[in-house]
Amino acid sequence: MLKVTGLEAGYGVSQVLFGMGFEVPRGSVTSLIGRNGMGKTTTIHTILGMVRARGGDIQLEGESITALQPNTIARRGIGLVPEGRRVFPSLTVEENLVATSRPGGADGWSLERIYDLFPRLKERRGQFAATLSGGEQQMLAVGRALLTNPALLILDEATEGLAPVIRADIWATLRRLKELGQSILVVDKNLKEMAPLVDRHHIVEKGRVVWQGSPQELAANEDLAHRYLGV
Ligand SMILES: Nc1ncnc2c1ncn2[C@@H]1O[C@H](COP(=O)(O)OP(=O)(O)OP(=O)(O)O)[C@@H](O)[C@H]1O
Repeated sequence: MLKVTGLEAGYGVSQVLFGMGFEVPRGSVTSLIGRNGMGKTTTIHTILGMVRARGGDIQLEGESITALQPNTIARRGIGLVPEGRRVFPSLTVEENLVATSRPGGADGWSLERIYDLFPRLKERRGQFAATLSGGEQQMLAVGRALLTNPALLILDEATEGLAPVIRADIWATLRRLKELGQSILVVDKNLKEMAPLVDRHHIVEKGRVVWQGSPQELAANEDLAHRYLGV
């Protein structure tokens, strides 16, 4: 589905990614984990074309997307749930959902299916997004990304700053999406909550992957978590 190889990128003179590489197999949930500032968000922004790759390659479904513009990459089928729930505050819930929507196939996401997944959004469909709680805004951000009918859904710190019960809701939603066959790349810090969902973790350190393995392998290796994750 997604294959990132030897990615180099940065900002001005400061290089952040040094040979970043990993794969997201179709229908799987893949994670990037690691301490702050190691390059996870930069990786996502480079995949989306918002940061230019200076070297390496990004392939989506076997085709290179490395040199494409962000809007073209989004149309090719990558949906992002960004850090900090950036919904449009002065649009209603429904306006937020349809603003960037793209039709899917016969079994694609429609407004009605999003409302089935998140009944709370249906109840609040006419309400301005600014008046939603943090958790509801996050659900809106997930719904909006799904309505672009992405082949790959990327979540960057989607549960950050949310109450535990809301976080549990988000993880439950992601489990449902996985059951439906959605390919997912997730950046998050909650290893315990990720364990039942993630197929393969990737530890990012100084702009590259230094370890990859299953949640069970990670849990069995305390030294690894201590060294690279500071837990
Ligand atoms: N727009 C930018 N301009 C300059 N430097 C940046 C920019 N964005 C990020 N950086 C720097 O790039 C490095 C990697 O940041 P990045 O956000 O990719 O890390 P991260 O692993 O996602 O961590 P976090 O969880 O803190 O977001 C950091 O040193 C950061 O200061």
